[in-house]
Amino acid sequence: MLKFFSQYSTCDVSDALLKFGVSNGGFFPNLTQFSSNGITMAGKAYTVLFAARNDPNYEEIKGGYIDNLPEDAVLVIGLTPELQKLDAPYVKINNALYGGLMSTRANYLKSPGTVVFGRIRDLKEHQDLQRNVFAYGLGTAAHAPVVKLAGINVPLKITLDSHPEPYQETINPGDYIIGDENGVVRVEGSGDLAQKCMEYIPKRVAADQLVAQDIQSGAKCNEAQKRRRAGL
Ligand SMILES: O=C([O-])CC(=O)C(=O)O
Ligand code: NI
Repeated sequence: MLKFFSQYSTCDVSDALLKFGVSNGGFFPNLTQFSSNGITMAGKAYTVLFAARNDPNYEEIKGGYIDNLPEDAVLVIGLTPELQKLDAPYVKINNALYGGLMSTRANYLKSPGTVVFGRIRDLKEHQDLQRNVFAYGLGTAAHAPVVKLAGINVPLKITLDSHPEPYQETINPGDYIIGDENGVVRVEGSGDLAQKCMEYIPKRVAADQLVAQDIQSGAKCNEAQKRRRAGL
């Protein structure tokens, strides 16, 4: 499944999710691809939650999270909802949640990439490692004075603005996380969505390649799309 997704783009995945009723195409807005290995990132979410250091709802987890990162896992780091914002920069924590040493270890463990709903630092180190890293923004200060490790492999709630009203997405451990130059997309790990995507995407991509050929031969866009996507 992961090999399959890594052969396609996040747009191909969103096309499939739209077809199956996920109206935002699984897309997580506002993330920037700060570093890449040039290949579509695909893995199962291994989630990490940070909470405000003084948040009484969480005990600090000691010993870190990085050494247990599984080989097929995309590391997904988030903050508790109270530390998130609807508008840029999307978080109230200006310290960086993730840095170059974490990427060095994650690459060594063969994890395909990292998504941080917050700030990262050591930009050049991620780029030199050619690690796939997506984040809301950059920073310079380490996280420890302001946030504590509060959860590993727990659901992450991500607050997002949208018309007509804001909403919350929950990323569950084991969800499929796919990322490329367009951004980051999630396919739920429970249920049969991933399987349905696997069946639909190759057909849809083949059809769109024919649409492109038709257009290059002078066909009208709408008509070519209609003809080639018929039945899809
Ligand atoms: O020290 C930290 O908190 C994170 C960091 O810079 C690294 O992983 O390189
Ligand atoms: Ni560092």
